[in-house]
Amino acid sequence: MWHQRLVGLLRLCGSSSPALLQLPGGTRPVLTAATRCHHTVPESLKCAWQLHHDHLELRYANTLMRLDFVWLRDHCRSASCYNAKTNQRSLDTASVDLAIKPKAVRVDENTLFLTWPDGHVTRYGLEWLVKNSYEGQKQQVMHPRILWNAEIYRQAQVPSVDCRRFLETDAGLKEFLQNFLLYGIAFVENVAPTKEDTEIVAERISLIRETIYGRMWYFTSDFSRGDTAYTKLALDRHTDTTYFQEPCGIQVFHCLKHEGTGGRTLLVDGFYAAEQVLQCAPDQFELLTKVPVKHEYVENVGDCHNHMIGIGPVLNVYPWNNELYLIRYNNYDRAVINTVPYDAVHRWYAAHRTLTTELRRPENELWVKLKPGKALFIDNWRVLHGREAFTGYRQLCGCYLTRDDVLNTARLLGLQA
Ligand SMILES: C[N+](C)(C)CCCC[C@H](N)C(=O)O
Ligand SMILES: O=C(O)CCC(=O)C(=O)O
Ligand SMILES: [Fe+2]
Repeated sequence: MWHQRLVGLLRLCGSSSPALLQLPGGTRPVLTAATRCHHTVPESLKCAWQLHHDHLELRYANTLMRLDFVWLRDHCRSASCYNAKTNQRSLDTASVDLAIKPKAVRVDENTLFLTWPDGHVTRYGLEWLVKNSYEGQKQQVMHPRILWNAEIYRQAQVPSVDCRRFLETDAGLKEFLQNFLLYGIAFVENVAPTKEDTEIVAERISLIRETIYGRMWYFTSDFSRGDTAYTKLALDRHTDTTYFQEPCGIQVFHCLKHEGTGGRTLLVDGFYAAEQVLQCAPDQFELLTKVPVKHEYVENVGDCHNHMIGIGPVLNVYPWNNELYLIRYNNYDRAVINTVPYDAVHRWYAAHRTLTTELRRPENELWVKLKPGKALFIDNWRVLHGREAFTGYRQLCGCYLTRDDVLNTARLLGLQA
């Protein structure tokens, strides 16, 4: 039996026929007299619900939600179940009977009331349910993004933020972070060309992620470390620290000096390329999300001895909505593949080739020459970087940042992250 409730009634009916409520799974809508009378109320403001033997079905704001009874008990926001000061659950979920069922259900203007067998009452704001239910959540992406190739990025004319505005105003910081979240890259201009000033800029948005390369690193082509980055050679597009179980979230580059030729930085939006694969070869996209591959960093140069291993698929997607959130792509650091049998290996190579072809399309390449004063922030989970071979003395400084803390800063400024 469906129950309906019209919410937020301001006007009574005029004319014309009643708006029918579309119900799922062949359920027939039950139109009450009240419904008919209030048909001018927007569809989105109506609430209808139906109690099933193991869940509550609720329609509100164009969202049909199926809410499990244990879920409904578990998320109770009453004072005894939830501490609103700390935003933490106090209810012991394990004490909830898995066969629990509400003994009474009621809905008013904007609230759902559930009375449980022990008399406890749980209230849910209907808006809260839309925002927090699986069905409500599924309709929106976790992170709004603009996927780009070189043309799209140039056309967008994304501004760099001035260092002082970035450091001294929330508006400057917010603008920077908004661009960073949308495009996966962002620039700060007029930074004093020192390691110390670069550190101050980096710390404005996050905590520095110290690694085997140090906290703030600083490098030239002196091969002080056993890695191609520390040479003058070209580096094809890649993401860094693929050999960490969780690759570093953000990479900061600031070129402090270059007396010579070449050395331009290459940037490629990995999510744009992956999207092309998803469109043209969905099976290959899926394979790249499923097959775990190992990346490894083995170093034995001078006093540096390291052996790092990270295992994970090239494309990482959220299992509940298939949204891509991390690309792990570094052909230099990819280790022996021994996690899949031979036929799957071959299909994986084909899928990897398709992705590589997309990543290498010249129209997807954004080339920039990093100059002293211009700090570049790269989302290392999304945008690949590389560099052109160079001559002469070139000094680059930078650091990695923890991703959670960048997103934390963004959320505190009111951005969706
Ligand atoms: C950035 N910094 C020069 C410190 C380290 C370079 C790390 C290079 C490594 N092959 C990787 O891609 O992770
Ligand atoms: O030298 C560069 O521009 C970048 C080298 C690189 O890929 C890195 O340091 O991660
Ligand atoms: Fe790199």
